Amino acid sequence: MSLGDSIIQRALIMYHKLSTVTKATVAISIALILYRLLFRHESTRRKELPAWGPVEMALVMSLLDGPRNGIVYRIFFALRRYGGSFYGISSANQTLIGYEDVDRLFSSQMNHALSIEWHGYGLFLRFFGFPDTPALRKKVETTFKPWHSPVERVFNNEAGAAAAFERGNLPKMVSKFVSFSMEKEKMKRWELRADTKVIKPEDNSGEEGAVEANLSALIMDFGACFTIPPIFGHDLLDRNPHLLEDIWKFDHVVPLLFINMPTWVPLKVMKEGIEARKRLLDGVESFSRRVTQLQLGEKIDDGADLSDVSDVVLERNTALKRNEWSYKERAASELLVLFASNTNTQPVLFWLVLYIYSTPGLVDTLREEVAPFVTLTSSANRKDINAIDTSGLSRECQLLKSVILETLRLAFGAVSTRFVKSPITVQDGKHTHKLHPGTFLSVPHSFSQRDPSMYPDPDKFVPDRFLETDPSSGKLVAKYGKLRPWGAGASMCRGRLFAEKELMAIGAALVMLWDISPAGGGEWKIPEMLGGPGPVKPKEEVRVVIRRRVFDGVPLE
Ligand code: HEM
Repeated sequence: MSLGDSIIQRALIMYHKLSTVTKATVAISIALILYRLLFRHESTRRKELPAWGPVEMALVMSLLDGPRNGIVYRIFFALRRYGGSFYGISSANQTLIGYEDVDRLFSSQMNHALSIEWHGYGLFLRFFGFPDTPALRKKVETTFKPWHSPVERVFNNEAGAAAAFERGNLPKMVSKFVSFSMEKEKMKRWELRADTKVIKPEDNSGEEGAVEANLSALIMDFGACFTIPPIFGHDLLDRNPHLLEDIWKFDHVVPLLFINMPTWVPLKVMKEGIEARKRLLDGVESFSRRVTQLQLGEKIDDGADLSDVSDVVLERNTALKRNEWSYKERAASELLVLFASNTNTQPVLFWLVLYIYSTPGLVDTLREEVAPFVTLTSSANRKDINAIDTSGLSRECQLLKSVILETLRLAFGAVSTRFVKSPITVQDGKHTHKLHPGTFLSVPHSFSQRDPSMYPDPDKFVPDRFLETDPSSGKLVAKYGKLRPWGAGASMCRGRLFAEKELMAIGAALVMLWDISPAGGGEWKIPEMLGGPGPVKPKEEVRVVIRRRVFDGVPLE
């Protein structure tokens, strides 16, 4: 027996003699040490969320969700740094659960003590592998405001979001939701990943055509094709044929990169994700060069037409250039916008469409509700959409809004993370916590989204769950209540108005023009949900048949 073997054997014998509590403590400590060694480039000194933070948050959520007396729960509870609603072993990172006034804490403290900027900086290092340098830190610090304000101004303001929405040209897109073609060249961009199969061609005789497709791929790419041009113009999407596929491939490895998993781990998902990241960065870098050429009045590479690039991109590029960001760094910065605007919205859109079509009777009820706000026209043997009144939809279509909130409750878990910039004292019931600069706070808003005391029958999709009678008007209105899908405080989602419009309008437009049913007939099967926090993904694809809606006596405008 080697010396190594004998040491291990003696250690195991000693371990077996320990009490259960000591065994569990030793096991947790060893796991933590191994974890810290394995993911060693993370740091709690720097302004970067500790890599073990998300893992600890997941552990806290699962411990609080189960019976609160297990051995691991008791050890964790004994070891946690603070009390009350603060869960976390080290002061470097705390998970807040059940803290009553997150909105006020994050709003009032925002400009003084709590900030999101270093969370954003961490994404540069983790998602894109940039080295942590004083120069990059300074660039992030000085560019922080001009970076966020154009997004906020356009996508979180009624007029800006409405104008961006119009640029997406949704009526035309929805009218051509499926092309009824098997030729790749004739298919729409969003059909290419959906494995579409024409079951019955559409002809001019008025006979109903039918197409089979994978619903998740189809809807997610449809949503992305709607979202990207109002921000980046058509050039980025047109010039990068793999852009959509690469967004979803890279999105798969983001949770792994977030916990600082090395990119060399021999996992297929990691390899594919990192290759996709490279193509995305290259594509966005060339795009940033073309945007700069446009702004300088120079000849644009490949004679690209950038006339429809939004002010958001132009203003951000000006700020990045002024602060001497290299093109590689600009690519990462703009890829974050591409991600923020798609990776949350499109999976939610998929679940929304699935719930609408799979809930008995809901499509018909929604058709009645949204019809006054979706103007149809007749051409040849079919109807198309002429205009969508998004303000009317948000004002009057309260059932659709409730359906969206119920989808967000089941399929999206928001997390707000803030960096403590200067010392603060937080009153938490009878506890008073002093938080130190350089530490992080995370709030998983989704913790209570399946709590039966707040949402009876919590795993069931209940379309009108969020409808309440308004005491002054007596009308039913959809209210968020305690649901926080956009995060909390002053730095909550910068694109929420646009996202709300997008979910409402795409939902309304699809139900008005299309029938969707399970392929092969029979009952709908809702796939298992994977992942989260953030948007959950379906465990498997949902194969569907898509046909144009048959209108029975619906009058035309
Ligand atoms: C269903 C759709 C969406 C959901 C559920 C969602 C949710 C969120 C959440 C939870 C946050 C973090 C907020 C916090 O820290 O408290 C966030 C941040 C953000 N969102 Fe959204 N979002 C959506 C769509 C969009 C869209 C369409 C855009 C842009 C057009 C956008 C832009 C952003 C930006 C720029 C941030 C800040 C990122 C950072 O610097 O950390 N989001 N979003």
